[in-house]
Amino acid sequence: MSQAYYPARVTSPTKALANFSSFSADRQLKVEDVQEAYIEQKDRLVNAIDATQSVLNDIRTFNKNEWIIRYPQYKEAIETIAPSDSPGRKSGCRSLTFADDPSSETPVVVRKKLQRSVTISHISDKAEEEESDENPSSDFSVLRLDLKIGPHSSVVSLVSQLEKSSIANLLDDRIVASINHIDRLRLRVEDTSSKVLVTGDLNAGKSTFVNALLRREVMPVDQQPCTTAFCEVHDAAENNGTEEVHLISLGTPYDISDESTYTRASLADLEEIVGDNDSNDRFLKLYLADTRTPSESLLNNGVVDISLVDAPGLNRDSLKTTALFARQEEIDVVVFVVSAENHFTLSAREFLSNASKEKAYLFIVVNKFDQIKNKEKCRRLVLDQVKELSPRTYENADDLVHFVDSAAALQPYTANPSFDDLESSLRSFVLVKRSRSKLHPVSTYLNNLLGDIELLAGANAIVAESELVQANESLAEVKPILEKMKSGRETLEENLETLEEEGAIVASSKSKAILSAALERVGQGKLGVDASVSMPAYPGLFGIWDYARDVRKALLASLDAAVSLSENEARLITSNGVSKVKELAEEHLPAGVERNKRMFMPEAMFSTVRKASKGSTKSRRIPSISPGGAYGLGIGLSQRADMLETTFLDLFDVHHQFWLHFGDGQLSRKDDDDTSATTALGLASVGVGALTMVGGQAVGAKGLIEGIIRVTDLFGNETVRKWAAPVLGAVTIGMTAYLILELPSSIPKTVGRRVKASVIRQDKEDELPFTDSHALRISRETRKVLRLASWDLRGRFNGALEEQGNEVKAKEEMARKATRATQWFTDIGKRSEEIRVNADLGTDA
Ligand SMILES: Nc1nc2c(ncn2[C@@H]2O[C@H](COP(=O)(O)OP(=O)(O)OP(=O)(O)O)[C@@H](O)[C@H]2O)c(=O)[nH]1
Repeated sequence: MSQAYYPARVTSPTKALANFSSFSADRQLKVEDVQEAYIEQKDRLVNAIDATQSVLNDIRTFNKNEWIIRYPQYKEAIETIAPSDSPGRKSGCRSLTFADDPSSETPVVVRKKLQRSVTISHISDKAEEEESDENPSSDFSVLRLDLKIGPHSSVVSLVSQLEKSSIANLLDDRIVASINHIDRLRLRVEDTSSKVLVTGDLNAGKSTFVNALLRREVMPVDQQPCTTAFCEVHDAAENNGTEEVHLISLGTPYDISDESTYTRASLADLEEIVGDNDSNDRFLKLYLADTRTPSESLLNNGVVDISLVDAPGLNRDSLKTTALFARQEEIDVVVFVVSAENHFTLSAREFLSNASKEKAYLFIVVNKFDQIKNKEKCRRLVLDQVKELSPRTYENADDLVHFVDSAAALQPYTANPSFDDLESSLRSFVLVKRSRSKLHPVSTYLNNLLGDIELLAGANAIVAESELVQANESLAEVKPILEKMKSGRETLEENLETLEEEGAIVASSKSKAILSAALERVGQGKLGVDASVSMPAYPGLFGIWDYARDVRKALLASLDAAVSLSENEARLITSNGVSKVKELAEEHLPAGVERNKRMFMPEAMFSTVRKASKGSTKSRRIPSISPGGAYGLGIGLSQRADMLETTFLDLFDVHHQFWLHFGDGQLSRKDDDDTSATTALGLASVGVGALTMVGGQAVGAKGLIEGIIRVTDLFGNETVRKWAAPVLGAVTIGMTAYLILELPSSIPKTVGRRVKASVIRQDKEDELPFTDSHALRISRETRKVLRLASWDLRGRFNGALEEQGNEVKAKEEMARKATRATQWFTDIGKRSEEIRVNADLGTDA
């Protein structure tokens, strides 16, 4: 494990631990400064740990409740555009991508100064960018997600299958792991125990040296060289202030609160215990009360709980054990005591060359220096050996190699500046080493973690910003559409209602006009409309029966044609209406909303047979007035047997005849009724008609005269009988002749009047006449079609309105979230930077 050591001559506490080397010229030893610096750094780290944990917890909460945090990854660096005039300039341009969407890339500028930040790159940014010799930092170190599975699956292929939230969950797990790790780091930082192992050649004066450090003769000196017990010296404060010895058997885990793991002994018995041959397999814990002030005391220094371990002198037997002991992680510093008289023995060399592999810096005490005459020579020889055995220790020999007289240090009231210097150096070395062994890894971890947090925050702020831009762009597009729809809603509704209403009214009035006109014409014995129907030719007197039937049929068919005409008009009106609905759709529906693709088929109107079970009472009457319809589906008047029935009255309308000759010119509705009573003369006329024409057979004149005479026989008065016969005969013959001549024009009129009458007849109170019922039916059909078209448009409009409303809401929510996330991530970046500044991280990384 490589280490770095910075000499301990400092004047400024703030950078004391970090920059010792720059003050090496200052030989003023200020242990207090080192201690202060250590405490400061420790406190700063604890604060940084707490603040980082709080940031991590906030990220977790934010990730869970408000924003699915995206996991950024750098793609390979974009080739640096290095202008020839500024060689070595590194732009730090990278391409940022996201684990859940590896295909999209954002060019970013990565700056690594105190803070590792990412910002979206702009051309202008590049121009202003400051020169940096540092490589842009790579992506995550602590929060890195191992998204690769198997040797052949690429990150891209795997992550493209992972959803955003799955990656966010993975990240959350990683954050939790990091929070737990930080907890352990906190314990590590707050753990103040530190061990200093004192070892060296046999009889080099290790115990004397330890005693000198303690300023007490605690460790037995001048013991037989076979004493091999490890003596660990602690502050008695750790043992409730009691000075005593705890004897621990090797291999037994020691627990001060569990007496079964050790045996108590008195400090006075120490010499005896150490001298005991059985102590080889013992391990001793010594609790000593050090009454000196923290600035003087090594054990009770107020910073770390230093414990000294007096190891047995090195020989073949102990070498291995001591080397193992020295390798223990809890040993912060190894102090090697060598006798100035003997220099390094073989065992010492072996130990030192091994230990220097583990610990780059060793603290070397050249003891019994008072015994040396040629001190310079000795110093040179020893340093040469140190240079060979531990080069880095040699480089810092001023601080790490001390030539002292430990025995003299124990003499009261005797100045021993070289030992004082050693002591201060050792304390600083312990603290610096401790800082580097315990605090430095923590600050490195925190530094990396904060870097990851900043990358995460920076990248997510970029995402949030781009989502905000996207949301605002969408809103700028969608909002006006929504506003337009909202404001146009009423107009559309009014337009649609008017369209329906007007369509129905126009269809109704048109139908009424056509049908009334047709009916009027039929009433006059003319065809209702000029259509395909034509009047039959008059076949002559003997075919008048068939003629009357054909005329009736033709007139009825012309009425049917009039109905069809009205329907065609209604189709036209409806078509126009439907087109207008389409125009309204174009006007009011936003682009992208599907239009009604169904084609309106005007022919399909009026084509269904009315079912008696459907509709109102009036519609149930509809079969009686149903027109032929476009496909002849309805029962047209001309197809109805009851309408086609030709009666005798179709040939002669008695009332009408009399109206022509004797009437007052007034034609009451009642007169048109077939059921009206017939007068005697009428009957006579009918009788004559019947005599002459019933059965379609012409009766001879002789028969006619005979008939008249038989009629005159009915009169009782002889005189009357005499002249009545000729008068009656003349009248009858005249009338008959007249009737026969008039028949070709009178039959159509008669039939027409009767047809009109039957068509407009109201059998029941609530029944509508022909014209009205058709007009009602046609306008209803028109309204129905228009309403269907309107409903469709309304449905689409309302659907689109809701959709646009939801879209606007969603985008507003997105914008709100993105704004908050941008701010939040920016704040996280700032908090992280603050933690770094406060903890002085990133400067000694
Ligand atoms: N003159 C002089 N004598 C010393 C010094 N340090 C130790 N001694 C003497 O050296 C002898 C050995 O000292 P110890 O402290 O027992 O040596 P040690 O290294 O602990 O011995 P082991 O544990 O048996 O290896 C004692 O007689 C000490 O008085 C010193 O700095 N100067």
